Amino acid sequence: MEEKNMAEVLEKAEVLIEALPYIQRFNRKIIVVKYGGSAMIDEELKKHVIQDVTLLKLVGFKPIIVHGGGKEISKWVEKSGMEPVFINGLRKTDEATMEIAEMVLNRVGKSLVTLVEELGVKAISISGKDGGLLKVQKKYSQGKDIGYVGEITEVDPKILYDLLEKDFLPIVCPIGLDEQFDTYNINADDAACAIAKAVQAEKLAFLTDIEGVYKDPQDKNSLISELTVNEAKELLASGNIGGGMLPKLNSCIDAIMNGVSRVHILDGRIAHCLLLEIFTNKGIGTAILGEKETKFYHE
Ligand SMILES: Nc1ncnc2c1ncn2[C@@H]1O[C@H](COP(=O)(O)OP(=O)(O)O)[C@@H](O)[C@H]1O
Ligand SMILES: CC(=O)N[C@@H](CCC(=O)OP(=O)(O)O)C(=O)O
Repeated sequence: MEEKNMAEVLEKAEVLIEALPYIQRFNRKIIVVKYGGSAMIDEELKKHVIQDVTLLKLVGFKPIIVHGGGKEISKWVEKSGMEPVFINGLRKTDEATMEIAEMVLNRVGKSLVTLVEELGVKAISISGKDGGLLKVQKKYSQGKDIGYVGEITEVDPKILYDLLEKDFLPIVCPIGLDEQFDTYNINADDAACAIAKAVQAEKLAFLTDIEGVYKDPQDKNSLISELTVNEAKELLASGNIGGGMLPKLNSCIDAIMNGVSRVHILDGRIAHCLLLEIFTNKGIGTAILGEKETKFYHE
């Protein structure tokens, strides 16, 4: 073998060896991946994300995908001649919008199933209605009625355990039922967080459309690679966290404080960001750690 080819082969072997302790650590463990934002719009990136999650499944992890599709819902709301309205990051959801959201989210779920099946792994897409997975109550935004937006009150993870036991890759969309069995739209970050807590996931990874959390959103050099829960709370109080990052960071704190071991915000625009985060010593994006967790666990 040529010297250059040999070096390339050795480099590949080293990558696999580097992955070994992570494969051991996460073997048979549940990893919840929240997939949304612009990494969902780009078809190439979508394939990379699905390849990553499928690989996790094939090496013995138990991934669960919780997906959004906010941009796709807005597209179809506009096509129907309506204007998408968001209040504090949540979509104002009247009856017609709820109907569109449910159709779009179910369609997104099936498109993800198709991509996973193409890679030879069995996947099933469900909504929070299935098996009584997500029970909700009507959510108000600072006292305002925002329609059929649900706040999760109860998670029954039995359906997820059953699917995992039969070796399916569960793909969940953020829709739930209230006590009157009316259909509600749920923020996908909230759904991922609630599910990760209910199954006591080893890891919850949010794939989004930014590098991670910035100390100062105007300064791209201020990316924070690790944050303890207390530091995250201080950051939220500093007023430097806005937009969709507000509920996301709150979800991260909630997950860590309720038994999820590791929470990560990752840049879904980077191809294979999940594999890079899980299988390499480098670590990318922002990790939110429990107070007891040693800092710099990547080193
Ligand atoms: N301090 C901050 N660090 C990072 N992102 C921030 C910050 N403050 C506000 N943001 C915004 O939060 C957005 C991520 O949330 P969101 O758009 O809801 O993601 P997704 O659609 O993936 O759920 C970023 O694109 C960014 O504009
Ligand atoms: C109540 C609420 O806002 N629901 C969201 C559900 C989808 C979502 O959260 O999608 P992303 O993760 O891609 O943003 C919505 O209708 O847009």
